Amino acid sequence: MFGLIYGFWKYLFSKTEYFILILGLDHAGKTTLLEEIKTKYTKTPGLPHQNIIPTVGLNIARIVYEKVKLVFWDLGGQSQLRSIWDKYYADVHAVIYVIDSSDKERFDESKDELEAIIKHEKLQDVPILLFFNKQDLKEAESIEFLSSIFKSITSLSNQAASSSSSSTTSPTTTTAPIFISRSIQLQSLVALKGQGLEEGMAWLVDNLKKSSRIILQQE
Ligand SMILES: Nc1nc2c(ncn2[C@@H]2O[C@H](COP(=O)(O)OP(=O)(O)OP(=O)(O)O)[C@@H](O)[C@H]2O)c(=O)[nH]1
Ligand SMILES: [Mg+2]
Repeated sequence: MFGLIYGFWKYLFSKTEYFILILGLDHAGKTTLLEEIKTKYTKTPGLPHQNIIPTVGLNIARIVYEKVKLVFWDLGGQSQLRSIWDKYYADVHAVIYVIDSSDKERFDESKDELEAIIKHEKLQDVPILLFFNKQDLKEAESIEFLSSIFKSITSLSNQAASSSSSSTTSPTTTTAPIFISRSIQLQSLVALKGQGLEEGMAWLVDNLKKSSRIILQQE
């Protein structure tokens, strides 16, 4: 009980810190993105790209962006590691989902994972930033094409938003979908060079400030 009250007091009176989970299939470029974030927004450069290996545990980056404290958590995307993703869902304010724009054979797999994220009850109010990465590759699909491919998933939020509006009046009896209206942004990215990163960050922070999600940290 004391922990809860202390957590709430800390939330109210300390400078807010936002937690952002970076997800996506293996080889999408999540860790490359994380290291680029460190290079671009901290005084300590991230790892050289050639030294980055597939993630098994958790990589963390802390930055201050326009006076807002951000903590990024980068998890492994290999299929056997995805079962731990949801352990973090209750503790994050936003999700960055990274897609390899050149990996055509796995667009469906990536869409399935994104759909599970969008529908997850613990993530129903968090902004989601979709980074279509590796736009420097000649095999990469265009943003227009990728937007149409992923539209069936990203439009889920809007569909659910209309049916969930009735649930606000009788929340205990609703059979409406568990996912509700949220902000989703589609952004092209070249994580290797940081191209598109600034645009994504600006959108993310703007939406984090608008977000009403409160996460109480017990100590
Ligand atoms: N051409 C190109 N390659 C990239 C880009 N971003 C990442 N890569 C490459 O993609 C490969 C995978 O990158 P990682 O950052 O390790 O991918 P990951 O999503 O963290 O993978 P897991 O940790 O296994 O989940 C590496 O060879 C990167 O150099 C990019 O913008 N362009
Ligand atoms: Mg990784």
